[in-house]
Amino acid sequence: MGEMWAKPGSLVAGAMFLWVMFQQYTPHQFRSYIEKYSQKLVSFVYPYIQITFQEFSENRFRRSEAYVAIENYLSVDAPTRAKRLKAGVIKDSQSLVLSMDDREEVTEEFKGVKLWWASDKSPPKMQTFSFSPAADEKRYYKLTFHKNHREMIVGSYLNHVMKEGKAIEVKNRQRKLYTNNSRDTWYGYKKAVWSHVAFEHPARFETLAMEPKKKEEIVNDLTIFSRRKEYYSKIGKAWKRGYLLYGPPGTGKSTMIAAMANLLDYDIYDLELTSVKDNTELRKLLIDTRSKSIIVIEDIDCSLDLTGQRKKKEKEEDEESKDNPIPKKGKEDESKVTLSGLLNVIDGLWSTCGEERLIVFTTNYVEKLDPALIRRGRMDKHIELSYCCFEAFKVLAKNYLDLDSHLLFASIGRLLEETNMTPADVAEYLMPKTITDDPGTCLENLIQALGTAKEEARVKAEKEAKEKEEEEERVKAEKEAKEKEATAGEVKEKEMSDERVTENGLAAVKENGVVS
Ligand SMILES: Nc1ncnc2c1ncn2[C@@H]1O[C@H](COP(=O)(O)OP(=O)(O)OP(=O)(O)O)[C@@H](O)[C@H]1O
Ligand SMILES: [Mg+2]
Repeated sequence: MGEMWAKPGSLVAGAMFLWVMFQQYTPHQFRSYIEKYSQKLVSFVYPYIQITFQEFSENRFRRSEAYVAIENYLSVDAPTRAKRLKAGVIKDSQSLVLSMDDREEVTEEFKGVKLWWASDKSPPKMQTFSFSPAADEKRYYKLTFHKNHREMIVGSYLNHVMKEGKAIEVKNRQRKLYTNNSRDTWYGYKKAVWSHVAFEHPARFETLAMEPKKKEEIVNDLTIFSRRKEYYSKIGKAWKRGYLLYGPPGTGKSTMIAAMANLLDYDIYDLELTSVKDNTELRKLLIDTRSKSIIVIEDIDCSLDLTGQRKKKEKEEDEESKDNPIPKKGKEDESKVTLSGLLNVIDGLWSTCGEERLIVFTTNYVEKLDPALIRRGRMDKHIELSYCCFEAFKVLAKNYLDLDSHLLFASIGRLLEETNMTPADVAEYLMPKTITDDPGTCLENLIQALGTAKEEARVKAEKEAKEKEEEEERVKAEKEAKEKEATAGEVKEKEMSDERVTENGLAAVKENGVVS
């Protein structure tokens, strides 16, 4: 047995020795010449072709679509053919999906042609000891097939893999809610620009409380948008649409975004703009979003200095820092995303790297926003979400109490017209608080709350009117006092000037010795 192994062992050792000598002592030009021809010889003798699909493309930001499609495609048959499998969770966090583990191989037959898929990873460039995989480790799939079938594989087979892979992805898709990571996690082993959780919000347009006509219009707008791929390409416009949702807190802006995602089956990217350092980061984040998604920036007026005061502030601070060379704490962490950077992201070239996308901004103060940000074409549709009207109340009554009508509806309708109560507050009163609460009790609670709100609003309005009156009186009194002061000043001035004239006259008389 020992002898049996001794021979190949010494052969390998000999070959290794020769290879090292060849590399050490052969001149560079000669060596590359030999390598080139030896490769040609190998490809002549070895009749197989290999194609590699890397997980990350050159810029390392985006997972290659081809890699993802192949991963999905292979996940169908891999469980029955590969020996080592990786498990992941999909759809509603309930079902398991198994895919090929690293360094596994499966065989496949397509139209009678045999081919091999292998998953592998390239070793790190730097050999360091670490418990976590190295940052520069690259995963890839390798496809091997006979060179006689090159055209068929490169053409129809790979198209088939991409198409099937994408279809499986859509079928298995667990919708996600993404949020942007801080820059520290953008590189390294667990590099990720966004992190996500499963998106499972129950909001639907049917349960959203607002005027039915307005709601229908929005639903139609969204549905038409999602079916207009060809139309957008025909008119030469990127397939995206901007929505501005504005209104007081608790009127359903965030709820509507969830309903939009559920209606269209989209992912949500909740972009926290204050943690984005600059415009470059913003672009990178955008590149890494996928199609069929909603990019949301909540409270846009708070996320960004939109009034153009940023420059002024920076100027002031620069001048301040000249006097005081110690940098202010936290200044480095400040977001430097500018209005123009954001506008570029919305409608510039960057927004076209991806399709079927909604961009949604929300704000409580629409009047604070820069008109450039919300002009049509950027924010195509402006939707106001307002205080609860009677129509909206009826939706909430149906949702919360399963009521279509009730004797108390009429008085609630009247009170809602006279008060400003948000749907969030109305919903809170409609929710039964104890097991014994029946719909009637809940409606009475709401009427009471509306009554209180109406009284409070009356008292507030009276107080404000009184304050306004007092302020006006104060201003009037101040004005009068000023005018009085001015008149008194004028009189005094006149007296003084008269005195001067008299004195001058007397002096002249004295000098000339004339007495009249
Ligand atoms: N129009 C609505 N229809 C149904 N429910 C609503 C509506 N508006 C508010 N609600 C209820 O009130 C809660 C708060 O609403 P939501 O978070 O959507 O308000 P918002 O407008 O986003 O407020 P903010 O401006 O403070 O972010 C929701 O959980 C929802 O249950
Ligand atoms: Mg909100």
